[in-house]
Amino acid sequence: MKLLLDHVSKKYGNKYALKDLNIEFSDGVYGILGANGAGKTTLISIITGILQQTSGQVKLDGSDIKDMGTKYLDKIGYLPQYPQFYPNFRVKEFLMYMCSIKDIPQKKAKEILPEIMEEVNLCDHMNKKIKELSGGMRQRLGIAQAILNDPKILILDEPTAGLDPGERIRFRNIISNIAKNRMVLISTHIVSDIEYIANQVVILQEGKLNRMGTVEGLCNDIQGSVWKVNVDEMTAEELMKNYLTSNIKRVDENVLMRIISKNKPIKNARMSEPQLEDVFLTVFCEQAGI
Ligand SMILES: Nc1ncnc2c1ncn2[C@@H]1O[C@H](COP(=O)(O)OP(=O)(O)OP(=O)(O)O)[C@@H](O)[C@H]1O
Repeated sequence: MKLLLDHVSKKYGNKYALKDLNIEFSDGVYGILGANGAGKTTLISIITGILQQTSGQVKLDGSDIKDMGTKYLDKIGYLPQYPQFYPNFRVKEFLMYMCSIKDIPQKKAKEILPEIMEEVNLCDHMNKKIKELSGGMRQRLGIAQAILNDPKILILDEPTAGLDPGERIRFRNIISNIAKNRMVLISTHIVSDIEYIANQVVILQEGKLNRMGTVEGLCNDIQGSVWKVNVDEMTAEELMKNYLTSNIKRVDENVLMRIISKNKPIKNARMSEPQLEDVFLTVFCEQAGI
């Protein structure tokens, strides 16, 4: 299955939210990474058909999704950035209700629910009211409703917002499990959410495609630009003024810094293996002309 963005642009008034995007998605997990306002939600809204692009086409296996109607919608599952639930519904009632909205017959719904509950680790909470669920459980319920129709394309918009570290890890494991034979698009500005599960990372910057590739490939591209230094407080302050610093840790009198720079920032700096977060910061670096 191939989902193609063919010269897709979206304008709000005179301002481009997306500009001439050309991206091809196939099966696997894609992390769509971008700072606030980079265009992630706009892109996802266009892919889900909620929003119409100003120009360009979105094609699934060669057909414009506009012409596919419900045939296209039947293939997608979607968890919006701010999912709305009925707080007084019980988990099971809510999912049965969502099945009926998605035209899944009751008999089939009763068959698939236990399996889906197991996939998202909510078996013990089937009879809880939604208002009694934690934030993480709610997000897992959101994933459950998105996969009821066994979608071939699963789209998750900032799915880990507000989750604690334990829930984030649980979420990542669930996504890895349900990603088999599917295309999964996850938008986020939290690098660690996708670093270990994304087969491909798409970095958006001010509505444009900045970079796309595997985590390994993207990191390789900035090989030689990430430095570790161990300095005193005064030198650290000086370095911070002149270089993009991705991490700082104070140990006793020393300051351990991780610096992104094409040039060696200081004599005793040691080159370090780039991580995805460094790539993401490099994008800002380039934007700011550092
Ligand atoms: N309805 C709208 N009307 C006008 N401008 C909009 C509208 N929706 C989004 N924008 C603008 O389009 C750009 C992209 O917004 P979008 O919400 O897609 O970004 P995002 O990457 O999802 O951001 P965030 O991480 O903050 O959710 C921003 O400059 C935003 O201000």
